[in-house]
Amino acid sequence: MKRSAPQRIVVKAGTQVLLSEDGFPSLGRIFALVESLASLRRQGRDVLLVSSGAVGLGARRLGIPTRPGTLSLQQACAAVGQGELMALYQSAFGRLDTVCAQVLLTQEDFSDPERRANLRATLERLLKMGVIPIINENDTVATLELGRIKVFGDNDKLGALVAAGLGADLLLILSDVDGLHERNPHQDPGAPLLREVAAITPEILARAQGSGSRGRGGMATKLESARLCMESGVAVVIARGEGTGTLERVVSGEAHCTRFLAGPRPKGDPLGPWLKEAGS
Ligand SMILES: Nc1ncnc2c1ncn2[C@@H]1O[C@H](COP(=O)(O)OP(=O)(O)O)[C@@H](O)[C@H]1O
Ligand SMILES: N[C@@H](CCC(=O)OP(=O)(O)O)C(=O)O
Repeated sequence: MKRSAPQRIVVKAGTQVLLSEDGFPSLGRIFALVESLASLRRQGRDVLLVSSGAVGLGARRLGIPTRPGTLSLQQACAAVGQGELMALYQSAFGRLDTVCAQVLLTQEDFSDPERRANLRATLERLLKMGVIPIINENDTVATLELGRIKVFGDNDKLGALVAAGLGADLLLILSDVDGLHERNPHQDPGAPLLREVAAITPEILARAQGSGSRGRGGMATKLESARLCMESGVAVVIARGEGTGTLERVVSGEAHCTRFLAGPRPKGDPLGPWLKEAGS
């Protein structure tokens, strides 16, 4: 089936994509991602990036070898790493004459109607001016986000909320796997890739088996986010964030990835069912 190319795209890049095994930023992957985002923007598409990596980058900068355990240490790492992350993006986008903007969000920015309306207006204004918003959780001040929370607690969910709230055509989740496999490919390298998912059933959910060494949400939160998006009429793709041209291949429908089909757009508030589910 021929799909129409998405016009408004939210791309979520996980820690596993942005950082190398040794905890240093993966400049090759970050710069390739930036080039693709800038190119999609030049084609006239609305592009937003939800970027993880702040805690991991900060931990490396502070000489903490593994993922920090305590909340205050994670928050301190995020404070250090977020600046480093934005410096990288700004320097890369700047070389391509593309303007990017930092947007740090908390749960209340979605659950409070006034703040949500304000956030939406600001993002729309940035997109209208051709700016690429770079979104992350405001980890340093928002204690709930670093534990497990109601509305969002990881960037997969944050990406889904942004995509649904802005009526995006596509949420593209970049990770260190080609998509959803029948079993975790790090444990079973021969596990086949599922190319298309029409509904998030209990059988599909059961395929999520853990996360990578530095990622937080793992496959389970990606599937949960996919479900919420599909119910809001937003298509989702999970694809490998390594290598060049992935975004372009996803947009043209040629990527080796998993596609989650969008359901019909609901009437009324697209985030209504989520906020209700979360008890907000
Ligand atoms: N069925 C599955 N198919 C693919 N990956 C899976 C599956 N089950 C669990 N995973 C794990 O999900 C990880 C990706 O999630 P995560 O570690 O949170 O990465 P990111 O930092 O990109 O968000 C993979 O590295 C893999 O270990
Ligand atoms: N906000 C955190 C990332 C949280 C998160 O969801 O991480 P990941 O599972 O790697 O996408 C950070 O910037 O380190």
